[in-house]
Amino acid sequence: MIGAFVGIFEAQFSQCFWAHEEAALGLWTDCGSSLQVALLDMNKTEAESLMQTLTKQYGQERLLFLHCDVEQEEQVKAAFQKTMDTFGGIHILCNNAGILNESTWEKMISVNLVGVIRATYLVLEHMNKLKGGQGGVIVNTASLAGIGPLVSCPVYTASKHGVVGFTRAMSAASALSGYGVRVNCLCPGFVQTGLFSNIPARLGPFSHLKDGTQLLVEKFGIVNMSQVVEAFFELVTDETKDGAALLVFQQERKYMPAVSVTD
Ligand SMILES: NC(=O)C1=CN([C@@H]2O[C@H](COP(=O)(O)OP(=O)(O)OC[C@H]3O[C@@H](n4cnc5c(N)ncnc54)[C@H](O)[C@@H]3O)[C@@H](O)[C@H]2O)C=CC1
Ligand SMILES: CC/C=C\C[C@H](O)/C=C/C=C\C=C\C=C\C(=O)[C@@H](O)C/C=C\CCC(=O)O
Repeated sequence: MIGAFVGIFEAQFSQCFWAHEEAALGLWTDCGSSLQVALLDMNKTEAESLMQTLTKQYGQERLLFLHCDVEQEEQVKAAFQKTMDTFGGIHILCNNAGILNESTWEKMISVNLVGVIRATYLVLEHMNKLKGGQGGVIVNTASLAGIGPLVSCPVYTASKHGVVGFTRAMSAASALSGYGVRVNCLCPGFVQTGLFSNIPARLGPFSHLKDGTQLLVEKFGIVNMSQVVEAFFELVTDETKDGAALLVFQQERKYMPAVSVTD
């Protein structure tokens, strides 16, 4: 899991990650008897305290913490290799690292979109059945802003639309090529995390549109982290889901079909 130390997916561990262990392990024949998780993130400060909590709870042998910046190809490559060497395989990748800052928009594209593409291509070297892998599933964290416009955040919107488009095309490319790797994406609404705090300061040239964003927050409400976690596991364990974009609202979750231009 990339981008795992704070925010939406930190909750996976304290709330319900291992509740889904059996279903996840049942998907592949070469898995051992327990779920093992590598957490990749660039945030060293948060790593230490999370590491202590999780290793106490689940045991050191099931967890690996690796410093990794998705903007750095060599770091991502090394982190996947270390995961392979430690656990013997990679079956699930969650591309969750993301930032929101309209002032540093090139960096936002680099982390939110290029980072997802980079990690996907690198992990396929290990998962791809044509290269000796066991197949697997990739879940990219996009956003509702990957489906509709978040007007105060045009570049964030572009990065997340990019993630949805990449997911759908990559899923089809993988299936047609026989890689044995499913690719899906999660599109949550607003979630109370660090990324969601202090929003006006992150809107850069569009801070004057903050009231519109606030209206959207009121319209959609806040999604609980555990709802995102449940949606993530649906995409992992439901083998019929490939190329899916799963919208997570406060009251429900639903799939958003891709628009076809050939009908
Ligand atoms: N909070 C929200 O309302 C929503 C967030 N999202 C998406 O969910 C994902 C997670 O966001 P949150 O948990 O809210 O944010 P967060 O800021 O709480 O957590 C983001 C995590 O990504 C890591 N990260 C950031 N840049 C990185 C890099 N270059 N390399 C490696 N790790 C990096 C951070 O260290 C942190 O652990 C993001 O992709 C975000 O766009 C999607 C919909 C709603
Ligand atoms: C402020 C950003 C915080 C978190 C980012 C996160 O990824 C959450 C995004 C959630 C919402 C996305 C909204 C999508 C909106 C639409 O689909 C629009 O079509 C809604 C229609 C009108 C919006 C008019 C307006 O923005 O004023």
